[in-house]
Amino acid sequence: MYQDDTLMEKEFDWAQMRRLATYMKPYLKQIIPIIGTMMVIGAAAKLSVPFIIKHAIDDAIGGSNVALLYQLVGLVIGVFLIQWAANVFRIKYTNTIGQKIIYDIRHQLFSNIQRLSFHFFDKRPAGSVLVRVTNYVNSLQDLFTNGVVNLMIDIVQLTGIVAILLYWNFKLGLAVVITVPLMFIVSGQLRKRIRRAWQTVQMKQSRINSHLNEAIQGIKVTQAYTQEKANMSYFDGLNQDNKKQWDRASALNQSLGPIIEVTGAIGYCILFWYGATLIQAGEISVGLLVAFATYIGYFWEPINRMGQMYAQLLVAMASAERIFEFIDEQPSVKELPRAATLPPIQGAVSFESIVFEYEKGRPALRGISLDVAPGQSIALVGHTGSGKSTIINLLCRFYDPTEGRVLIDGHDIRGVTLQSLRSQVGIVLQDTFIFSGSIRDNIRFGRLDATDEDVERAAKAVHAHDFIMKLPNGYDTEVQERGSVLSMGQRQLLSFARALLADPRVLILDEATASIDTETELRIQEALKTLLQGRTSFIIAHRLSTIRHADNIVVLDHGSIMESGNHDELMAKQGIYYGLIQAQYKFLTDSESMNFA
Ligand SMILES: Nc1ncnc2c1ncn2[C@@H]1O[C@H](COP(=O)(O)OP(=O)(O)OP(=O)(O)O)[C@@H](O)[C@H]1O
Repeated sequence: MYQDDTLMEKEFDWAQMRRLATYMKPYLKQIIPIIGTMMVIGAAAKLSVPFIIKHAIDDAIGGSNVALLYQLVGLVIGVFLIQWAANVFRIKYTNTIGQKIIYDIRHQLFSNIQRLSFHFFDKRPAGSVLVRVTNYVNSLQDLFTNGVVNLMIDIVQLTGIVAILLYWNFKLGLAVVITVPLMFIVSGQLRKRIRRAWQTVQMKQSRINSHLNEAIQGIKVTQAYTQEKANMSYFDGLNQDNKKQWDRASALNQSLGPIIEVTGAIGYCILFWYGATLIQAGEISVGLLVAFATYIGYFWEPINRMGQMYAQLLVAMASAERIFEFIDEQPSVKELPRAATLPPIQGAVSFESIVFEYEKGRPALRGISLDVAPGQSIALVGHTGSGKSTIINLLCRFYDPTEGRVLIDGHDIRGVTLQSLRSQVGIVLQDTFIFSGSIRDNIRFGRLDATDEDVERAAKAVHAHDFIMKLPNGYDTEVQERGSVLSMGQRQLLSFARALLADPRVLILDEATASIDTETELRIQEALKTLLQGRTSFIIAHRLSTIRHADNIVVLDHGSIMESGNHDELMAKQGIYYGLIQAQYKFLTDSESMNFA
């Protein structure tokens, strides 16, 4: 169950709205005055029509003045043209401003998400993060493009109408206007239900999106385990749920219409009954009564829209709250305010009594101390969950240790900028991430200012050049996200080239576990030799060949170092390492004898 699933039952929150309004600030001077002017012109034009009608009935028709009537008809056409032009410009500028604001929000949101630490992503499924960047931001789009401006137009228009009605004839105006609060009282309960129903619809849609994201990312596992049917029925459930909610919300929404119409009709009844009395008493003219009726016609549309707008505002507010939560989220790994730049390093690394907990009370590392000289290669071995990746995570400062310090060339890595640290510590992950783009771009990811020659030199050094040249467009071959058209071994070689290009003094390598053919294995071993030369390296080692050549092998168990030394020393000791190696040999010889049987 995702965090986003909690129902957004919130009261109106001014603080949130004020914060949303600040996004309009940069545009206050340039665009908003134009929109404001257009809005006032449009509203004034619209509200002047009943005036003209009154004049036409009382003076032109009543006084049989045909020339005046023609003039007034011309005037009405002119006023409508003005109103149309004002609306066209207003909509144009409103859309521009709306898009700019949405751009700003997305920009801010993504730039903050990018700098958040691993802790944040550990707790949230990618789908739920995605939904915030797409759905929630989109739901603000309507508010900023039409919502706010429509609301202002409606307020201006309503205030204008009420003022005119009361000014023309206070008693008749009051009798008609009184129906508005009446309508709100009658429909209050229903409005609340409508609001909740739309909020539920939004929640169901987020759930579909989150699930879709997960389902597409895990499609290979689904197909491998032939779980398509089960997956489909789960998705169908979500889809059905969404449809049902939508139908319910829409039905509720429609039931509001008749209430408004009935109230409108009551308003007309009052107007014509009381108006006729006033005409008979000679207090008002027929033209005024018709003008009144026209104004009432204008009345209900903005009121209805404002009701819907309130619901839209609440949804926008709930979305904004979630967006702001991510915008305000601080990375758990923070740079000190006056963090120094880590000078070019030699590559000496020390772990000093490191204790680390991902979750409070469950230590993943329990007092690790390790000194590594520049240029040494360290193999980290141990059972699954023993803490190998955790050591690496701390060295890159993806997390900060709960206790103890990590030093590089004597500098506590908490005191230096993340950029200066990470640019000197390279990491090659087991599941190499290939971005969509060309092979060349993917290698260049290691150092963006590298020339094409640099890229090719790196690829040649790690023996990736040959297979790249065999691809349809060589270095310009486009690969899709995650590089699914490349084999495991090819992806590894690409990531070696990428790391070599970055040329870090300290290199971390999470060796791929996948078994690859002997030729690729040999090529990878050759590539590794080139890559590791002269660098301090930490290798989460799975291959015997890699482990054997390491200067120091660190054997971990349950977050503690159990043994360390080179291959010969540890074999002579006949301890845990000896047991691991024996087990691996036994596994390899067993599988070989099975292969050749
Ligand atoms: N993001 C996380 N949140 C909470 N606990 C975690 C997280 N990552 C790892 N752990 C826990 O920390 C411990 C050490 O995990 P770690 O990933 O360092 O093991 P490992 O030796 O690298 O294992 P493997 O060889 O399977 O990759 C494990 O008990 C694991 O359950």
